[in-house]
Formats: sequence, structure tokens, C-alpha cells
Amino acid sequence: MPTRRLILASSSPRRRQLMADAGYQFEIFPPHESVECGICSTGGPASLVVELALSKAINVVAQLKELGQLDDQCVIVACDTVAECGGMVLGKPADEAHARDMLERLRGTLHRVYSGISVWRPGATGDAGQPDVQLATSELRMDQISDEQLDEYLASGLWEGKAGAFGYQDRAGWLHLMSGTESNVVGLPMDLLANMLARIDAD
Ligand SMILES: Cc1cn([C@H]2C[C@H](O)[C@@H](COP(=O)(O)OP(=O)(O)OP(=O)(O)O)O2)c(=O)[nH]c1=O
Repeated sequence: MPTRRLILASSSPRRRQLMADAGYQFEIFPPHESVECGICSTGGPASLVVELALSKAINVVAQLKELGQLDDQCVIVACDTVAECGGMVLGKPADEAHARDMLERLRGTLHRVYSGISVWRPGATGDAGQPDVQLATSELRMDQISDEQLDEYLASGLWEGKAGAFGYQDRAGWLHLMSGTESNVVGLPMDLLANMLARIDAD
């Protein structure tokens, strides 16, 4: 077993669940919410999620350092996920009206979900101590759901805190995965994470 202290830099219940289901032993240390403020998407969704994944990791490393809890074994995992449809980046909806707007845009369309993931062992020496940040993309098609289905989903509240106002895991069959992985859509690309951790363990 590799000697490492895996820290999931996230408040997302989906990320926590994916890590637990995959059998990882890990601690949770969320980044400050302010990390997501002030970064805009002018560079497009791919550069946005990569930038945010790194910013979340930097924020958590700083917090751990301040608390005297950062040691050489710490490996920080941070991630950011957005949807993109017709060139528009869809993050987490601010309220129900915003969620409705996003869902009306997504229904019946082909769209993409981007996750930036950062894996970082700041206590390692040399290049091994630099953050590794990578991108995963999935393409999906949402069914042409009816107004009644849309209203029912909005009333369920399940859209809250989810990029694009929709959880792939919430309504089986509404979304069809055309390329990429399900775990990327739900918020943490597990295959990519495993590869990145294997690289860290090999150093
Ligand atoms: C597209 C999609 C996203 N999501 C979730 C995953 C993320 O929690 C959220 C995207 O928001 P993020 O800003 O990536 O993450 P977060 O604020 O929830 O958590 P943290 O920054 O602390 O890690 O949307 C789903 O659960 N299902 C989906 O189908």
C-alpha cells in the first residue's frame, strides 16, 4: 500500500460518494467557497475547470499549512465540473429560475460536461512536488423532456448544487452518454484520478 494521506478538497457529496465507492481511504477538507468567485469563463469551459481545480487545491493546501496539518504524506485531490451547451458555460444554478433556464437550454440537445482535476503532493521534492492538473470531457444528449417532467424535476430540488442544474444520477434515461465517462459527468473522473494517483505513488 502506498504511504499517503489522501485529502479530498471538496464539499461535494457526489465526489465523496464516488471516492468511497471506489474504496479509497480519504479525509475531506473543503476549499473556501470564495475560490469560485471572480474566475470567469472567457477562456472557455476547459480552461475554467482546470484553473478552478488548481485554485481549490491551492486554497486547501494553504488552509492545511495554516493549521499545521500539512505533512509530506498529504496528497490533495480537487476537482471542478461545468456543463457547456451551444458555447454557454453552465455552472451551479443560483436559484430555481436559473435552473429552469439551464434545463430549457439543455433539453433535446447535445452538450458537454468538463471536469478539471488536480492531484498534488506538495511535500514531495522536485517535479514530484508540482500539481498535476488534467481535463476530462464527456458528451451527452438530453431527451426532449416535457414541460411536466421539467416542472417535476425543478420541484424535487435535486438540481441544487449541480452544474447545469441536472444530475445525471437523478433521472435514469433522460441523459444519454455519447462519449467520456459517467464519473466525469457526476463530478469526479475516477479513471483519470486512478492514473494520476498511480503516477504520484510511482515517484
Ligand atoms: C453535471 C453534474 C454535476 N454534478 C455535481 C458535481 C459537483 O458537486 C457539482 C459541480 O460543482 P463544482 O463547483 O464542481 O463543485 P462543488 O461546489 O459542488 O464542490 P467543491 O467545489 O467543494 O468540490 O455538480 C452532479 O452531481 N451530477 C451531474 O450530472
